Amino acid sequence: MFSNEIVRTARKIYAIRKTTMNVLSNSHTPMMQQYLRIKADFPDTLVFYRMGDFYELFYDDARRANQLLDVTLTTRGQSAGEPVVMAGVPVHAVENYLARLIRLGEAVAIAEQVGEVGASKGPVERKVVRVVTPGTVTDTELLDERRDTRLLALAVRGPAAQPVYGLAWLALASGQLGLTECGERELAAWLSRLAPAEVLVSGELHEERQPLALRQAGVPLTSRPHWQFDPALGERKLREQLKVAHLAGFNAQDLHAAHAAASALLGYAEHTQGRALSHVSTLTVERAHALLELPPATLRNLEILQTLKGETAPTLLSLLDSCRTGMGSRMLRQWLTHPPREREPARRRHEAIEVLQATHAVEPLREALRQVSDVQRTSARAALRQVRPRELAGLRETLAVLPELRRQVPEDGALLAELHAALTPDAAIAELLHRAVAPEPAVLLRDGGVIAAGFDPDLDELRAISSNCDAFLLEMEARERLRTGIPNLRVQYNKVHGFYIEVTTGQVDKVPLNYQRRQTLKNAERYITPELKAFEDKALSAQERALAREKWLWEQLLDALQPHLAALAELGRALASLDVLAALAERARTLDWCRPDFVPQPCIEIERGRHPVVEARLAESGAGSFIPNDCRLDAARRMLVITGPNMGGKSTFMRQVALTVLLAAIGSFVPAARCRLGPVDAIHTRIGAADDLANAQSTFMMEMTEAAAILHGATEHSLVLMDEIGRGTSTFDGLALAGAIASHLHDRNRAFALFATHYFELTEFPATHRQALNMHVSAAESGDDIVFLHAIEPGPASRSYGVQVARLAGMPPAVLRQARQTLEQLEAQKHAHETQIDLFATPPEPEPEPAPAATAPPPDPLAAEVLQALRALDPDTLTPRSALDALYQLRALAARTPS
Ligand SMILES: Nc1ncnc2c1ncn2[C@@H]1O[C@H](COP(=O)(O)OP(=O)(O)OP(=O)(O)O)[C@@H](O)[C@H]1O
Repeated sequence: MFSNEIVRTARKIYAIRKTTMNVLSNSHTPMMQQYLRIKADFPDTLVFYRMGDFYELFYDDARRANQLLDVTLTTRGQSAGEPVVMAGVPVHAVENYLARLIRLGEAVAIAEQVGEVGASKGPVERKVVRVVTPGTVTDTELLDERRDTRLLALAVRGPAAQPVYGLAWLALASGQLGLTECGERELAAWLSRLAPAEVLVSGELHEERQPLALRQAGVPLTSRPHWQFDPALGERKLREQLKVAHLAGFNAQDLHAAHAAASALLGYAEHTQGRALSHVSTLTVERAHALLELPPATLRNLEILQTLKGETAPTLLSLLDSCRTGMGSRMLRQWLTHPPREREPARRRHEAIEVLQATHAVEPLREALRQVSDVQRTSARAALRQVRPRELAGLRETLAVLPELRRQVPEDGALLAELHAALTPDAAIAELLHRAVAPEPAVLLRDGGVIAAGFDPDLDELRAISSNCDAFLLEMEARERLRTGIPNLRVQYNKVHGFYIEVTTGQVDKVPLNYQRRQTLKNAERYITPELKAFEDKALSAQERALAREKWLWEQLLDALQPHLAALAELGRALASLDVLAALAERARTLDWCRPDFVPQPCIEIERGRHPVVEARLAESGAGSFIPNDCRLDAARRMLVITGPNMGGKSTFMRQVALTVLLAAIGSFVPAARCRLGPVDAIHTRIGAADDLANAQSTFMMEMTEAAAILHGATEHSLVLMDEIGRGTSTFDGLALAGAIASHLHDRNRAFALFATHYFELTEFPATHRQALNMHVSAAESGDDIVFLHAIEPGPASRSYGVQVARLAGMPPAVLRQARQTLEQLEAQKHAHETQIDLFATPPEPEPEPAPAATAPPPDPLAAEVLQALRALDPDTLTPRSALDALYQLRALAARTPS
């Protein structure tokens, strides 16, 4: 396993050595030497090298930029005897290019000019001041306001057959750090739940041991050296980061695989930011059994965060998200993807929603929240010293509205009382920001006008000199006109030429002797006098000094904020929670939802339940109203076999039950007239047809893989939706599999299951399975027409309506006629040959596995590695790189072979 790692490292060392030799051999120009030195530190990253108003990319980076960004590739001059291939992006548009590269999964190192021009011989000193990668962006322009951007590190421990994955993640822009561990089966769920923008993996996970879930997630992977995934180093880094002597306080002491991931995560985040992460001060440890399991298929099929087509609306999130702040939207997404299994947190939220509604606090609170800025991101960016003047002004405004906002929060109920208490403004910070930051500061610090007047006497004095400028110019102009007798003489200033006296060409003979010519224009001459020059020096240097003073004061201000940032992050969390609760209260009122009850006994009882998104769509389009339906599942009735015509509403019904269970678990009210829920540990879904071409999985294979995962994972507290299982293969195969799967779910898993099917034969299932019940969606027929009533009723459907639905879809009449005729023949044939097959018989016991031969030699690990390396030499797939890899590996193995 290590051999490849060694070969890779050796190759990198070789590349760096080559670059260094090139630099040292002086064959490159001094500037290219400087560039190559920087590039050697960032071999896998695009380097943006600042040259005046452009960031330039050279050689391979330039070619890559040309492909990715469509920027023009050029060559300029020569270095080391070769033309220099380059491409550039203008500085003023850099954010735009960065955003595009980040979306493509690229990382960019930005090398700025840090030295004084002409301060030393050779090129101006340049340094990488920040590295922007998909998972570590913190720039407001590059972030989605309503969504966290997470960096995840993944480490693996244990044997290949039973790996333990350690996950550590960080939302750098808000400072949230988390850890968990899981097995192979849960990894996909974690990846879809966390939706990282970038995943750090060690070399071995990048190649040989890359789990399928990681491949399917399609996230940019960044390979880090194996040694950076060190559990002991990670444990130490975490303790240092959180400033604690032991991780037990966070219940994180035993997560060794996650410590290994945290070691790489924190190292990388610090490396890209070029500083310590002072705003990361708390840790969330997620334990899989504490959360309601939501496999990726469930998130996808229920269209919770995005539609099946990948759009952001209409989804459950888009319907719920009426939050007033980005912080609220981000937290709502977090609640939806991390529903707790324990009922107490949801109960507290239900109570809060009820109080907000009863006290009519919802609207005033939401109005006040409109004035709240993104406190979480502002405090994180202040810690990283990237905060912009207007963000601090926003923070100041937020702190100013806090007392009013606090008044709107009722103190009834545990959660609201807690949030009310958390809204205490930090008076010292509010006062400091009020005094220090200008009422309407400039966008960028470098433009000046950021520090408030009256905050610093030195700054005020410097500013007075520049602002007295206008008065001085007017006064001098009047004086000089009088002295020279030139009535249209003007004393002016421009950025390029500084101060000057302008005299039209016809008047130049009146110009006094002490006027020195500065510039000749078409119709005028421009002059300077010793007096004007002296003023110019004073004014310009005052401006520069004022700017420098502002920069210094800004840094002081950021220093002063540092001790308060943890409290500000806490305040951000409280504001986000309030925003979500107020949004959920508003939604519950507007959409007429009810508070669900939690009970200890197993049950899912929903009266007059609706599908929230379908209902909203119907209301919006005016296409009719939603027909509510009941669902009753309990210990004695665990499975509903649902039949009925296509388009009847089977899928809608099943999904609405699952969405109701999820909404209740996150603490929201639910779209029903009444709802009682027992414990639920997972929502599994097997719905719809999709194939995964990238991973060579056919539709049927996907269907069976997902169904198998459900049968392995579902417990008696799980809710399982099975929609038309078995339809991806021949009728007999499909029917046989559907029957066997239903039996397994009923007898072994004993899960709560909604089983929709078009196999009519399955309506026999409840006759032999006591906890199953037939239900059907109703439809009315009139002649050849069918009307969907969308009501779920007891009993099996009387027949299928495929041909009628095809007619509604506009099928040509000839096809319909032929189909009808064939259908009649098939049905007649079926009745003639009917034999009794027990679809749901108890499966035979498996045949005993043959005992392994006692004489089989124990596997030789070295031989296995040799075989693997030889297999890589397959002439059909061989590339120069894979050949080199395999040869290196064989050589390393040969060195380890005793003979
Ligand atoms: N309870 C309802 N009230 C009103 N309209 C409904 C209801 N249920 C479903 N519909 C409408 O019927 C359409 C089809 O519903 P759905 O996809 O659930 O049918 P289905 O029985 O699962 O069909 P198929 O068997 O073809 O998958 C929905 O898109 C929705 O517009």
